[in-house]
Amino acid sequence: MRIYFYKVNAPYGCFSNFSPHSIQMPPKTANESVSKHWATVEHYYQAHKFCGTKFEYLMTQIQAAPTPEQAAQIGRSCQECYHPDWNLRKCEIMYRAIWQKFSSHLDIQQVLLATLDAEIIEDSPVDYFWGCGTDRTGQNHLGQILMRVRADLQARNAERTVMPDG
Ligand SMILES: Nc1c(N[C@@H]2O[C@H](COP(=O)(O)O)[C@@H](O)[C@H]2O)[nH]c(=O)[nH]c1=O
Repeated sequence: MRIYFYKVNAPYGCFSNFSPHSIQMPPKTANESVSKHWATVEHYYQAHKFCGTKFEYLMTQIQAAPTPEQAAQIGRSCQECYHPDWNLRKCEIMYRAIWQKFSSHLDIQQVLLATLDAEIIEDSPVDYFWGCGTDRTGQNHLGQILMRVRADLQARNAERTVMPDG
């Protein structure tokens, strides 16, 4: 079975990074003492394009953006400003945020787990990296990450239900 999603207000809209599910991300380094709140996964993802660059001020602007659309607009505004390793980093950053989203919001965790082993596909009409693109031949990295999070949640939940011996 295949599950296609894209827009927040359509079926499986909670799988979109634009869905209104905030995440609290733990500090990444010992120097960073506070965890940070992000209104959506999209805010976190877009901001991290500039992490470790002289354009980090854009991270603050993106974090404060009122909508994920505005966060994406700022994040897409200066491609030359992205961290030089952005393309190498972006899938792990996306995984971290999506793991946090589905492990902290139990209602949508149930929606994800209920898809069992279905293939999940971001039906983006334009994006051939994160989604499947208009002709559905794209790489679907977002769907792959959602399936990886689903497998990791299944494994974690199975571990929690194992009773200790004796
Ligand atoms: N869902 C969705 C989009 N797709 C999202 O855009 C992000 C990739 O952005 P970028 O790396 O800047 O090309 C990623 O989170 C992908 O899921 N884009 C939109 O403009 N509107 C939308 O409703």
